[in-house]
Amino acid sequence: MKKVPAHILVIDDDPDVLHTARIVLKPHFSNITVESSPEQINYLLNHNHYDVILLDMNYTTGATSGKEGLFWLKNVINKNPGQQVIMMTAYGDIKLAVEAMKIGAADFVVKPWENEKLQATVYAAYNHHQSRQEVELLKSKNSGLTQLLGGEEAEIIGRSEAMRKIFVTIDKVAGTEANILILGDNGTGKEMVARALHNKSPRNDKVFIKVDLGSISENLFESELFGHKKGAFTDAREDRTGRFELADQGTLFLDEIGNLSLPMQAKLLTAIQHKEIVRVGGNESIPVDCRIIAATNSNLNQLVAAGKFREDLLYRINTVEVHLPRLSEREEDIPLLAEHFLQVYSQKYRKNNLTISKKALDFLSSFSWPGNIRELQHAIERAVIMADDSILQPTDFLLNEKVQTSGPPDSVNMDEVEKMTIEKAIVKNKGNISKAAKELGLGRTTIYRKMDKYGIRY
Ligand SMILES: Nc1ncnc2c1ncn2[C@@H]1O[C@H](COP(=O)(O)OP(=O)(O)OP(=O)(O)O)[C@@H](O)[C@H]1O
Repeated sequence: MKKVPAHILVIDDDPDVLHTARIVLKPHFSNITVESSPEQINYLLNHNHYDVILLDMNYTTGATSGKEGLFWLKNVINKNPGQQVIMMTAYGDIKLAVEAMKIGAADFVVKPWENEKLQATVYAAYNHHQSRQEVELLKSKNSGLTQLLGGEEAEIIGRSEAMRKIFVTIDKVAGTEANILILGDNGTGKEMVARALHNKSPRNDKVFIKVDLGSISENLFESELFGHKKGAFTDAREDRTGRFELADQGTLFLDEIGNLSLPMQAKLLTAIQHKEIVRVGGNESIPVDCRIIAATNSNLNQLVAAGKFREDLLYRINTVEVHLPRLSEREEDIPLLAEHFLQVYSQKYRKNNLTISKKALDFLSSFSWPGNIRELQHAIERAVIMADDSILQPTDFLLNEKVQTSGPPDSVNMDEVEKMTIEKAIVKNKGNISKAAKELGLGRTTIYRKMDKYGIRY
């Protein structure tokens, strides 16, 4: 019979017990160490790993209280929590056994033991130890994967009234199981908020799975979300787990939910309603427990009114709604975000000591940022890469196509920059002031006021 690759330590003051234990265990376990003095325990534990320890209850001649055994047991468990220890006593005292188990002993054998019973007890303790180690390994792999999938937690920057309200909402709802709908234009930070909700929820040690519903084709939708069985369709060469199953116990982030066709909406609704899915080509229902966070830049109420979005699905996903304002509506966050991205990119591109001039910050704050924070982020990244000087000026941010066509003048002031930006937008929109205003994120009155100020005539 093949020996189990385990190291067993037997501690007893009786040499006969040690001798017999060695003979009984040797045929089954690869490595047996015997020791007559419990005082050696710490030394032995410091220098070796033992899968199982057999520990006698009494050491002083005539002692029967088991106190010494319990003392050494505590010592072992304190030193190596999770260590498998089997207590041995000649007296079969149940009370002592219970006490030892409470302290953390794995099991108990009564001397004189039956050989098979001793082997079986050691074997069971060894197996238990192995499975615990496997569980720990899987746990650590899982948490590593979770971190990888969740990405590093980035700080949401903002001090505007609008952002403060959003921080309060995140804190209020993150810990609940409520489904959340995040609304906002492109680049306003919807995914960031979704991740923050997950990271602050009790599910934060489980996965955050994102599905970009805007980019999934109709025929791959079901397989992507619910998985498939091997052979379910031509390309299904093996079983595949869908996003719902992957997100089980965690959070499923359904991005661009406004882009789903009605048939896909129906399938999604069924899965959310019943909290179970059926893999394509399968016939068994698989329960899934995931918290749903959805996001869109569409106006879902309008889509519902137009018959393009199911009202019942909207009610399933919008228990709480979070509205992210455009960047132009939270102007006071712009300098903060600009400084934040400057830090990030100066580090990334190893350009230390870069600063943004007051004029440039004012310019950035007055810009409309149709692409919102993502656009600002890219503008700063670009400026950092291109910077020749250590102080970034408004001209460093003029690499934008709207104003780049004729190239920026060598030296400009803020008003010139704004004038040029408006002119370019009007030219680009073939003189349509409303369209130019919209592109710049300005109201019609504001654009006319600015045109008047700069003497722009059309
Ligand atoms: N408040 C913020 N603080 C710091 N960075 C932010 C903030 N909001 C957004 N960002 C950054 O801006 C970029 C766009 O954010 P995000 O992807 O969350 O936006 P989104 O609304 O989901 O965009 P889309 O609708 O295009 O998918 C990301 O790089 C994100 O890290």
